[in-house]
Amino acid sequence: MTKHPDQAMTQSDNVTSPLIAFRNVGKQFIVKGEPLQAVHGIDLDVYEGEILTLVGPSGCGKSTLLNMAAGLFAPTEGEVFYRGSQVQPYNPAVGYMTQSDHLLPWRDVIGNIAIPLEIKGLSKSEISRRVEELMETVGLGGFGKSYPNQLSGGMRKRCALARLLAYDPETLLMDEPFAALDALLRMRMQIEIRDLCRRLNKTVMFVTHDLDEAVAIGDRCAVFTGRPGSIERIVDVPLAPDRNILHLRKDPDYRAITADLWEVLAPSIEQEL
Ligand SMILES: Nc1ncnc2c1ncn2[C@@H]1O[C@H](COP(=O)(O)OP(=O)(O)OP(=O)(O)O)[C@@H](O)[C@H]1O
Repeated sequence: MTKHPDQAMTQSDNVTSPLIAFRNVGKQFIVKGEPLQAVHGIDLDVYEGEILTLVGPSGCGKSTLLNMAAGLFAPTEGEVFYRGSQVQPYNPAVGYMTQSDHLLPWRDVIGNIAIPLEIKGLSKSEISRRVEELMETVGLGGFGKSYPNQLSGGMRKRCALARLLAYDPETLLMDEPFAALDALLRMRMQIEIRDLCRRLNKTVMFVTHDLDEAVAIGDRCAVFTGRPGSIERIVDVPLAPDRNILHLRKDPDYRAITADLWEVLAPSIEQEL
């Protein structure tokens, strides 16, 4: 398997193989007795430590790919590998984050973040130490006793993220996690997620409808065609790893990449009109 050029320069040889590999993957669902081909012919490598964004029209199968990486269901054609082994139900190396945060309303922030640690059976003192650490990591220090209905949208996201990190998954599957946030908060969360994933060396597959978001946070971006979904193009995002997302709109490289990607996406969107 080939070496991703960016990582060839920055990381050691143990990343020469992709962490997640989709090989000629297709998925057909049966809906009301009729076959529905969600995706077909997907060949995609995801490398350790990168943020790969997936963008494309509604219903083109972006979430379906995440579900197959998680082992929630198997492909009907081709294979999905994780660290060289076929993905089994379920893949314990990944954590999932969706638009909805699924916080338990009757538990405060500490109680919500503690759930995976309780399931793991850690001692009370260890749970308390880890929860404190995680709250600091996501910027929720001091809000441990707050309940979900007392938190802002961004704080709820941070709490859900801390709970996800408590599982310590090496890969984060993020399905439009910031779609419901207003533009400014969304940008803050983009900055934080990029920073966090780089610090913790997480690998991320990040689904979004928002091309600007896909370029702002991605190291690479896979653009899908309409259903049945296939990958039209995978582009490198050659912006600085420590890019300042707040100032990207003035960056000519950023503008050129997003303009280019719009051209790739436009035919699928025109088909939908
Ligand atoms: N479990 C399922 N059972 C039946 N059909 C499904 C299932 N999951 C997805 N589909 C269908 O597969 C197609 C692709 O769905 P998917 O959710 O992967 O697309 P998407 O690109 O993530 O869409 P969106 O951007 O709107 O969230 C859709 O037509 C959807 O209805």
